[in-house]
Amino acid sequence: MATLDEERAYVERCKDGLRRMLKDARDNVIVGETVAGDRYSAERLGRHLKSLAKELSEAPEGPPFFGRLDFGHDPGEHRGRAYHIGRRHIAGEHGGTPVVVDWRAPVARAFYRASARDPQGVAVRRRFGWSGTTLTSFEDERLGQGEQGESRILAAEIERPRVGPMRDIVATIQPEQDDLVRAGLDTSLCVQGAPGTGKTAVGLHRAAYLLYAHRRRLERSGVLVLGPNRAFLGYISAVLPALGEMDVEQTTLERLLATVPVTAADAPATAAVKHDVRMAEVLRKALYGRIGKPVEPVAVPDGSYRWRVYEDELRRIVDDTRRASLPYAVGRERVRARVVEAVRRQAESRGAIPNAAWLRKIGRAVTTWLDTVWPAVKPVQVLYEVLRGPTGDAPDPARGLLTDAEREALTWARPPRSVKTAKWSAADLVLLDEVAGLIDRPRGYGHVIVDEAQDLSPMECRAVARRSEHGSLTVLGDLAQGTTPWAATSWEDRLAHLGKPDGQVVALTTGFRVPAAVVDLANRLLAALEVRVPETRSYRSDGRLRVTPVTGLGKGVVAAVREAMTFEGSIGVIAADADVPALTAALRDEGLDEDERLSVMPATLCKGLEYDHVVVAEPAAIAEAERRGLNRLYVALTRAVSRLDVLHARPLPRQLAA
Ligand SMILES: Nc1ncnc2c1ncn2[C@@H]1O[C@H](COP(=O)(O)OP(=O)(O)OP(=O)(O)O)[C@@H](O)[C@H]1O
Repeated sequence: MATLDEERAYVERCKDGLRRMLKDARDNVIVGETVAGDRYSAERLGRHLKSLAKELSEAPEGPPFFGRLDFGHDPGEHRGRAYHIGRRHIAGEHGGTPVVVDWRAPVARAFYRASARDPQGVAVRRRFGWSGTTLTSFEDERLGQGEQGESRILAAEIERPRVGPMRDIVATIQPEQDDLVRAGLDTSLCVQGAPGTGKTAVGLHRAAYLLYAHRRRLERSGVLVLGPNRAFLGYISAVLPALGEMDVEQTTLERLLATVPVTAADAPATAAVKHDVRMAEVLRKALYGRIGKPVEPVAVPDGSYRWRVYEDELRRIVDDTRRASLPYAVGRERVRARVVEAVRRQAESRGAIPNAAWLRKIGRAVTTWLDTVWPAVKPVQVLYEVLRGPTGDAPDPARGLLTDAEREALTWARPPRSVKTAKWSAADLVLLDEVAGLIDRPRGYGHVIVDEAQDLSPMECRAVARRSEHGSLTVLGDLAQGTTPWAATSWEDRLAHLGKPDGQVVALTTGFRVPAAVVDLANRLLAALEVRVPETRSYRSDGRLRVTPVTGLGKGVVAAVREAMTFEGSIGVIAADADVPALTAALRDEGLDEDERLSVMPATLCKGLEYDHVVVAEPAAIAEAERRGLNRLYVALTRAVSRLDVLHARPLPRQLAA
C-alpha cells in the first residue's frame, strides 16, 4: 500500500492532470471553433469547450481526492486495481485510467457502501485527512479481512466547528444517505428526517448526482432547488458550485411565482382560505365561467364574401373543446382553428382553393366573435374578479365550495377600483400561478428538489406539481418542524398535492448536527407537536447544553455571546422576532456587532440554518409568538452544532421544563 509520501506525490500528479486538462480544453476551444463541419456545430462545440475551460479554470482549489479504493483479487471488472475518489474527475494521460474518479461514478459507489460484511470486492478503503490543501493523514479499513472501525477522520469532519456557509459532504456521505442520493431519475422521493439528519445535504448531492448520471436529459429540462427563504439559500448556495454544478436554479417558491410585486398582507383567516385546496376549483370555475354559449351564427368576411357558421356547429365546437380539457389558451386557439376549418370546407365546396394567407386572414376575422365566447384573459383579471366578489347577476364561482364566512374572508373588504390598482399578497401569487397554469402550462423541470416541504400549503404544492409534472421530485422535510398554519401533518396528503401520490417516503434517523444532549432537550417538545415522526439518534455524543435563568435578557445574551467568542466557529442568537431589535442593540452597545461570525436571527428565519454555538433567548416568547410557536421553538433549539445556551428570564414553557 502507498505511504503518505507516495500519496503526496500523487497529489502532484493530480495537479499536473488538472493543468493538462485545462490546457487541452483551451486548445480545443481554438480548434473546435475552426474544425467543425458547419457553423452551427462549430458554435455548439466551441461553446461547450469554452464552458469546460471556464469551469476548469474557475474550479475552487481544494483537495483533489478524499478517498481511495484498492480492489482485491476476486474476479470482477476492477480486480487488482486502485482508484482515488474526488470531487471531480481528473483525466489520465492520453485517455488512460483517470487519475481521480468522480465521486458519482459507478465504481465510487463502493466507497460509500462497502462494509466488512459486504466488501463489494474492495480489499482496502482509505480515507484521507487534509488541512486545507495539504494532505496530512489517512486511515485504512481492510474490508477484505473483515476489518471496519469507527473513523476518526469521519468523526472529525462531522464534529468540525462550523463557520461560513454550508459545505458539501461528499467525503462522508453515509450509506442510508447514499441510497437516496443515487436513487434513479424517475424516482420521486420524500425524505422525512429530524433536524440535522442531512436532508438538505442529501437533496443537494442528489441534484449533483442526477446531473452527472443524466446530464443530457437534465441539461435540457433543468434542475430546480426550492428553499424556504433567502437566508437559507445564501447558506446553501455554494454547495453545488463546489461540486462543479453551476447551472442549478436555486430560489424560493415566492420568487419563482413573483409575476407581480407583493404589496399587501392577508389576515390569517384570508390566507387560510387562499391556501386551501378548494381554491383550485374556485379559480377553475371563475376562469371557465367566462366561456359563453354561441347563440347566433358568426359571419366571417374575407373581403369578397361573408362566410357563415351556424350556432349549432359553433356550440358543438365549443363543447367538444371544453371536454378536451386543454389549457384555456390552447382551447381558445382550438376553437378558432375549428371555425376556420368550417369556413375552409365551405369555400372548397364552392370550388375555391384556400391558401395559407387566406386561412390566416379568416383566423383573424374570427377574433371578435372568439372574444365573446372564449375571451383571452390574464390571470390578474380572473383573480381580481374572484377577490372583488360577484357583481350583478354573475354566478359566484365560490358558491357551494366555500362557506359564507370563507367567502367573506376571501373577498376584499374594500375592492380596488380596477385590476391596475389592485394590491397583491404573497398568497395571491400562488393563486395567480394556479390561474396561469390553467391558461397555459408553465415551464417544467426534469427534477425539482423542495426543501422544508412540510410548510407548503396544498395550493403551493400544486404550483410545484405543475413544474414537475413530467419530471421527478425530491421532497425534503420534517413534520415536527412545520410552522405555517397549513403545515403538513402527513406526507401522503402532501405528495398527492405535489402530483406524486406514489412517491416513496423514507426516513433518515441519524442526526449529524445536533449533539445528543441537545436532541434530548428538544425531544421533550415532540409529544406536544401532534405529529408522528420516527425516533432519531444523534451521531454526536460531544457538545454542550446549558439552560440558564437570567434576570435581564439583554445582559444575559451579551455575557453568553462574550463567552461563545472564546470558542472557534459561528454564533447565532435566536429570539422571538419582536425581541430581536432590543437584543441587537444590547449587543451593539457592548461592541458586539453582527458580522461573519455573529448573527442575531429572528426565530421565524432560522429554519434550515445552523451555527456552531447557539444562544436561544427566552423560549417562552418564541413559543407564544405564533400558533405553532412550539414547533418554532423546536426548530430554534436544533440549530446548534457544538454548544447550545438556553437563556430565560421567564419560566420555561411547561412542555420544555418537563
Ligand atoms: N454524512 C455526513 N457527513 C458529514 N456531515 C454531515 C453528513 N450528513 C449531514 N451532515 C452535516 O450535518 C448538518 C445538518 O445537515 P442538513 O442541514 O442537511 O440537515 P437537515 O436534515 O436538512 O436539517 P434541518 O431539518 O434542521 O434543516 C450539516 O452541517 C451537514 O453538513
